[in-house]
Amino acid sequence: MAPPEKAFPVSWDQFHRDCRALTWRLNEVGPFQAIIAITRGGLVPAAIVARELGIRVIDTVCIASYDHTRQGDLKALKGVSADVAKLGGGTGKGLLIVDDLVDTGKTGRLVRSMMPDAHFAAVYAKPQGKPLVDTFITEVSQDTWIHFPWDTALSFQPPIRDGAG
Ligand SMILES: O=P(O)(O)OC[C@H]1O[C@H](OP(=O)(O)OP(=O)(O)O)[C@H](O)[C@@H]1O
Ligand code: HPA
Ligand SMILES: [Mg+2]
Repeated sequence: MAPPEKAFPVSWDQFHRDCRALTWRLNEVGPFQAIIAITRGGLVPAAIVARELGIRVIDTVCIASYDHTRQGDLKALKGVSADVAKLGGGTGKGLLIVDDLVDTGKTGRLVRSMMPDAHFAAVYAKPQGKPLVDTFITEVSQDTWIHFPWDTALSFQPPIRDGAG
């Protein structure tokens, strides 16, 4: 697959605002018994959403697929704990799954298959992944790469006219 052409850099401030906007929507849908963060990217929005919704039971589903921008095979490294699975009645009902973004939707599809009745929220969504999420805040085009603040640092950028993404 061709590498994404456009860059969508997100600052910490913007990310925090987008997570709060996501929480305003989720607050209309809940209540939720627990949050499940899809690691690692989902840990950051999960902490913010949990704080805003007052949720203290937080678990992880650990999945890896990308080596920087290259997508490899999905690896499910860890599922939810028995306690949290029980809270969701085995199907995820009343549980909130949080990730930073959905791109092709592969990760989302796998997690949804584990907890079909859970509510799945992502901060950002690309068109291919959008049908997988119940709630998201901002859509970007499929050929855009989102640069998260925990993956980036301030650096010089060449002018757009000279070919900057
Ligand atoms: O919709 P998809 O095409 O499956 O892509 C979305 C997933 O890819 C990224 O995670 P990644 O596997 O890079 O791991 P990380 O969260 O540890 O960075 C991102 O955090 C999502 O979980
Ligand atoms: O656009 C993206 N940005 C960061 N990580 C990702 N993992 C899949 N797509 C993306
Ligand atoms: Mg991830």
